[in-house]
Amino acid sequence: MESVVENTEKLQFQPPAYSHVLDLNGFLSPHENDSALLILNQKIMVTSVFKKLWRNYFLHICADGGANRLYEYFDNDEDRSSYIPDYIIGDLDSVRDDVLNFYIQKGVAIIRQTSQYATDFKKSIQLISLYFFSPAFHRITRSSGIDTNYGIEDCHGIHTLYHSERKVWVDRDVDLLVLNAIDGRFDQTIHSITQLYATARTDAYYRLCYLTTTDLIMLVPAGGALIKYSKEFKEACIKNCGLLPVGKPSVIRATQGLKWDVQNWPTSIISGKVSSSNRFVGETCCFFDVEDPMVLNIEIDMEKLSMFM
Ligand SMILES: Nc1ncnc2c1ncn2[C@@H]1O[C@H](COP(=O)(O)OP(=O)(O)OP(=O)(O)O)[C@@H](O)[C@H]1O
Ligand SMILES: Cc1ncc(C[n+]2csc(CCO)c2C)c(N)n1
Repeated sequence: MESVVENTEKLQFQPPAYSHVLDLNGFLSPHENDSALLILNQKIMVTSVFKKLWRNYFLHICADGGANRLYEYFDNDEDRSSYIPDYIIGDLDSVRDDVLNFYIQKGVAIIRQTSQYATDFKKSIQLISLYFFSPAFHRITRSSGIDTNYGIEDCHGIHTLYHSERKVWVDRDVDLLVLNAIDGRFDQTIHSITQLYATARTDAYYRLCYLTTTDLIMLVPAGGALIKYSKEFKEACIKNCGLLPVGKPSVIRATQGLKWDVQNWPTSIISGKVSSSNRFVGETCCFFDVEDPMVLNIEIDMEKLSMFM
């Protein structure tokens, strides 16, 4: 039987032992070197959070016109020079020549991929996988320069290498935070949502999260997950949330730690029944058990975020 209960504002409970843990503080400050910050092509948030994120993440990538946005974030070359990405990748139809030249001078590897059958976002994700897991990628790119596109075939070389290398690599968890994936153009935004589902299917080693000026957005995997946060972080930074069946109609088997907890709750876009404008009342965690992967958005107070990084 489906049910909804309305909880008090603060709830303490013993969560079940869940293998999949999403640590909200961890998205802002990953502990390991296996972490990447990817900048897509929209304006970068003007807050101190950006510089802290840059410092906390190990690898820095710009997808095509994302490089313009990084360049434009600063108003002088001296500041710019402290925030140099490791790679710029894409069909290079959006990045400006002066921006490209600046970053070439700074030694950034610019990887041209002209394929019109993948977005620059997807090309970036494959590049990040190759960076972390493929010794062959490093051999090829090290022994070649910008004039030969670092030895990478310039239409879909990254795609081809990714598919051959992934058969042999041994993966490990990678924290991947993406800026500018949501808002802006609607087709791009929906594409970003498809990447949450696709990446969970094919590259499950990523802990993938989108940060916007209003939200953290991630995928809750089928079978469920424990969402962890510090009490202070929750009180200062977290507001509303939604558990959203964007991929397909599904059932939320159980939630624990929400203001409106549900059990055996059918949910779908087509029926109009979704849990939006809910909120976390679990003091340090909340858990979800879902039948299919579901998108979770958590409203954040951007102004206060930087105190926790
Ligand atoms: N208006 C937008 N809204 C949301 N995301 C965007 C928008 N523009 C670009 N992006 C994201 O930034 C990535 C890099 O953008 P790029 O500079 O290549 O622009 P584009 O040519 O419009 O994108 P693509 O070539 O990938 O279709 C895109 O793949 C997409 O994920
Ligand atoms: C069915 C279909 N729809 C759209 C595109 C176009 N497209 C998809 S990704 C991309 C790259 C943009 O840099 C472009 C142009 C296609 N190829 N196939």
